[in-house]
Amino acid sequence: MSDNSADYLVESPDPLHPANLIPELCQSFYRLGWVTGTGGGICIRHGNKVYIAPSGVQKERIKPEHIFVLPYPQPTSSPQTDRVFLRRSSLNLKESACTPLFWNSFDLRDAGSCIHTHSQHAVMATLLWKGPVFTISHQEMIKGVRIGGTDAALSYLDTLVIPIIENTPFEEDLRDSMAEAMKKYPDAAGILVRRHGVYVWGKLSSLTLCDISSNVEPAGKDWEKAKTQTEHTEVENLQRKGVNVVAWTADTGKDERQELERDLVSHSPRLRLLYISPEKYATPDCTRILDEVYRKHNLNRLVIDEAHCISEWGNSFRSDYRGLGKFRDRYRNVPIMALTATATQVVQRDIIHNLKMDRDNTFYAIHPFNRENLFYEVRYLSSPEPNTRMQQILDYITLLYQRRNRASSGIIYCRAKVTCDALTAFLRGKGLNAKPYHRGIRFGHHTLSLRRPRASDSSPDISSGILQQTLKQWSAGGHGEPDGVDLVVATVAFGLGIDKGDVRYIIHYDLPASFEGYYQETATMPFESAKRLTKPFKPPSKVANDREPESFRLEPHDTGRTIPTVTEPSGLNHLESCSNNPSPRSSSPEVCAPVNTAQLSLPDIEMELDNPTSSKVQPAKRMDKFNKMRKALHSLDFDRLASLVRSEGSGFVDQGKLVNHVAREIEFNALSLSCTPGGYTEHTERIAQAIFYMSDGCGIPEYDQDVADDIEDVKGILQKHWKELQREEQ
Ligand SMILES: CSC[C@@H](O)[C@@H](O)C(=O)COP(=O)(O)O
Ligand SMILES: [Zn+2]
Repeated sequence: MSDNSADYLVESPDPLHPANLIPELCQSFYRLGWVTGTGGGICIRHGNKVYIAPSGVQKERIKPEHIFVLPYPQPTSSPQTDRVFLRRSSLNLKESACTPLFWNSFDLRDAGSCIHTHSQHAVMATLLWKGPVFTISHQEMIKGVRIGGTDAALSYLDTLVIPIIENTPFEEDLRDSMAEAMKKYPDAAGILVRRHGVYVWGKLSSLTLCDISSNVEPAGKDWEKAKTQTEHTEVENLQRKGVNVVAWTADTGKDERQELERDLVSHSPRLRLLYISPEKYATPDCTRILDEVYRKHNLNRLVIDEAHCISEWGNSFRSDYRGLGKFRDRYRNVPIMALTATATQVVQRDIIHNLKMDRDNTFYAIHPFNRENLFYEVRYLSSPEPNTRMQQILDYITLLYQRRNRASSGIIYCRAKVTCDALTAFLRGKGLNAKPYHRGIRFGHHTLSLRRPRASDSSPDISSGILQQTLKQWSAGGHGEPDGVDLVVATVAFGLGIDKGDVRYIIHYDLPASFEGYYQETATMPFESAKRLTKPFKPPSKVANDREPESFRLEPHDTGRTIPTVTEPSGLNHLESCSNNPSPRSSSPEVCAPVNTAQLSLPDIEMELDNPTSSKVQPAKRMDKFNKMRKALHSLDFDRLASLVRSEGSGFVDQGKLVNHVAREIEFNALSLSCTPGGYTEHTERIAQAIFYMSDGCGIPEYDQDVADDIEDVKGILQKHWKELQREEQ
């Protein structure tokens, strides 16, 4: 039977395409004397397709058009009698009689290829080893054999054991005894068939073919470049793990791009994952290539990272993300996966709607926001001066060193590049292995000034090489080695693509630009830390130091100025930190309490987006105003707010109140992460919404009076700030 429409499955200019590779290998085997006459056979499994040589054709004469293509796994319940094909040869040929045996290698070993030969050495071995196994040791070439045929290589000192099964008149009758032997000898890399030959199999890489992942690229060239840098690191990490992956970015050269295209449009692309941005996805070049990949049934999945950017209700909407909605129309039935760490239910619904995902067939996997292995702490300082902040950070790291009796890996986030440089210089001056990470780094020197950052601080002279080196050194560091990097002092440019299991702390030198940003930056902490916890956390039975108990609740504090926040893995290590830390705040059971048991007193305001009829004000107007207020909240410049408060003559007490309020919000957010899947962002939005309600004169009766007072303060300052912003914009 012929099926010419599927001939494209065996037509490729790529010499590594299975339809070309099988004939080439058969010729080699023939030259080696492994296959004579029509004896022997070979098959290759690539993704969900199996390519098999024909039966009864002299192996050195096999051509691509003779190759059979079958789906793997077989859709039928009896694949041996009722085999399904994607492509058969138009000549009067049958698939190899070895097919059921090849199938054993796929089903039982997840093999990517299986070879059967009539090698005379193999036959001789079965005659010399009369028992059920062939064993051999102390042969150099044992190192070329893998355990089970697909795992780690054997060592020279291992003994190679290959089971021998008895031959049968018909090839297919070998199937069961082969399967039995494979199960009995799971480490065997092949099966000898007495007086016949050998079956051996090899590895298959495990990822789906040609996934496409896009990543967020926030506005600003520096950010974009730094992000590309970390994205490259992510790609490199995968490449190191043996995954065939590439990022197609603005930096991809012409030759590289052409090579990428050649591979993708081939019948059997070697690439497993392609990283592109939504902007790249929108280009005609990309559409043309993806169309071709899809036409050849090789487009397996679209994966969208930071999917909340698709939604206008999200905190970082980007219009190019909307373009991804066309994917479903163009590439029907290709599954879509959307990933986000910050999406309310409204945003989730919006993502599903915009991507045209099939609601009935959507699988939700929601990881709780609360990372139980993390401990969040807000620290107060006696003075807003940079020297105090730096000293406190140094004290923290020193204490951690003393506690663990060795160096630790850490990250300090700063909002300004100059702060990164100044803090790095300070910490290096104290003997710490710190390095800055931001896109303003120049060759040969760093800007080491304590002055406040200015808009003109952007540095065009950028060295990607230095950043990459820093990232590599930090990834390998954390051991206090003289030439290593234990600590990076970074802007938000740092964070993506980090895969480091031993980060012990993340310090925010100043307030991050948004609560979501804060959560994401602290999320750089490894998930694995949780696995290291050896016993559950118990608060100390006795408070070691009972001075200033009110400070434990993060209430207004007369000396409160600035709030570096520290995130570290909680649990046993944290318990140590509680009992050893000389600070009364840190020895407080309340501060030490595990985040998921803390009591919350959050206002219970209905989400406006869930209930647009809940107000007298017109929904469109309300939304507009709400979004503006939210934007103001997200873009708070606290230093500036502080100077506003000061110019009003309210002094530091009010500023302390304000700062305390925000600190409390951060603390609440850290605590409220366990409330709902969308808890984090939802809470942030609620605060913004509360401010909006109040500014609209609606009042919030359920509000706890303390919180209402604080919000009243913030509201006043916010409104001023907001007006200033508007004036500036005009
Ligand atoms: C020379 S016939 C041998 C077959 O029975 C079988 O063992 C073999 O090696 C090749 O089978 P084929 O069906 O030609 O692929
Ligand atoms: Zn054979």
